Amino acid sequence: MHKLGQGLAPEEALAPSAATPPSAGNAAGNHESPQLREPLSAPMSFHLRVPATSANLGPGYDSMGLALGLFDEITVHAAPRRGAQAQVQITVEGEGSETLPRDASHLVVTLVEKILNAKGFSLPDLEVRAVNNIPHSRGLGSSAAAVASAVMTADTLLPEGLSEDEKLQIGSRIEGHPDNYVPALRGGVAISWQDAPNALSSGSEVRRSTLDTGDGAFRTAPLLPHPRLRTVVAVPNFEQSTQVARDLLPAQIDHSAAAQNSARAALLVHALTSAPELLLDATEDALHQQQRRPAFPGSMALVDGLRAAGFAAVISGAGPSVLVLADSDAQASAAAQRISALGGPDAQGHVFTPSILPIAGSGVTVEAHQR
Ligand SMILES: Nc1ncnc2c1ncn2[C@@H]1O[C@H](COP(=O)(O)OP(=O)(O)O)[C@@H](O)[C@H]1O
Ligand SMILES: N[C@@H](CCOP(=O)(O)O)C(=O)O
Repeated sequence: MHKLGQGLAPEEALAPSAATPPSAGNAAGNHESPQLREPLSAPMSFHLRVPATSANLGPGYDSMGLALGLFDEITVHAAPRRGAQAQVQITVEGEGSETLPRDASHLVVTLVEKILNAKGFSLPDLEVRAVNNIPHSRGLGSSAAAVASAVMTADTLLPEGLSEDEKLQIGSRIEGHPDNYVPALRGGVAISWQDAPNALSSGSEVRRSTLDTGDGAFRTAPLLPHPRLRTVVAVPNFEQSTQVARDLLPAQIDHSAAAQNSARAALLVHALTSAPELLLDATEDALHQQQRRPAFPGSMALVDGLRAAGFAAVISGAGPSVLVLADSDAQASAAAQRISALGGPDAQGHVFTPSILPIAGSGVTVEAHQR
């Protein structure tokens, strides 16, 4: 299940602009306003490459994340509509090839159409070829990657594109939290946060833009990872819906747990950028991992086993993958070996497969494509 429900629909994520007709915005061209304009005057083809991401990194719940060197690839051919409704053709290879829809209800196309509609434009005819390598519902940001692909597709199709701030606001609002969307969009390691409702953020260039719906604008700051930092993921052969894992979290936590978490989150910034030898202490979390243990006991057992052996292991995103933040190539290799030893198969046949992946320095990229 995609967690779109947690965030806002794109038409809400974009505060109405003067160019937006009041009735604009709907899926698959069914109830569109006739005032919607055609965005293209000629066909165009382009190719998107978007990274997997790992969010939270332990104590950075809903705020910290990094991009990983594992990519979905999407090729889009767009042309001015030939009929009253957009013709959409989709092929999917790899992850989701058995399950994802092949029409305008596909998540990426749905979001592209809603963003275009919110800007006053209609969906053009589309041929989309997706080669999906990011596993779904494993805590590696497949839905954030789909949202980043949609935002950049809309940016490419719109005559005036989207501003950098629009890209940040729209995708973060759709996802509902910016921690893996931001590295999917921009790459690297990032801390992201949201202004308090109706706040004027100090130092912000865009204080009250048309994108600020009053819920509080999203903000982000990149971190420069220490050159010794390495990342290892342990990906299981079972899935966990992000929404189900979010529903397990309590509405309130103890003040002492909040204080512990804030110390570790602050230490994590120092460890990631300047002192990777502190990563084990810095990745202790008090907000979400124990609370979600019933959803992925095997993942938590792997985290426990790795941490007992001195590795800075955390649940990746909302699970069930496990991420190890390592201090050297040798420690990353040792973590991968330990994952193979500890990671099953268990009585249910659950098994974790380790991969040493680089941190991806770039987020989603778009290149012109010769058809
Ligand atoms: N490339 C994609 N194209 C279309 N839908 C996708 C794509 N990637 C993910 N999704 C949707 O998002 C769901 C997974 O989202 P979620 O539960 O948040 O897990 P995660 O983002 O951790 O993989 C998939 O089951 C699918 O419905
Ligand atoms: N902060 C979120 C991160 C969800 O990431 P995903 O990759 O599992 O979608 C959470 O922990 O719920």
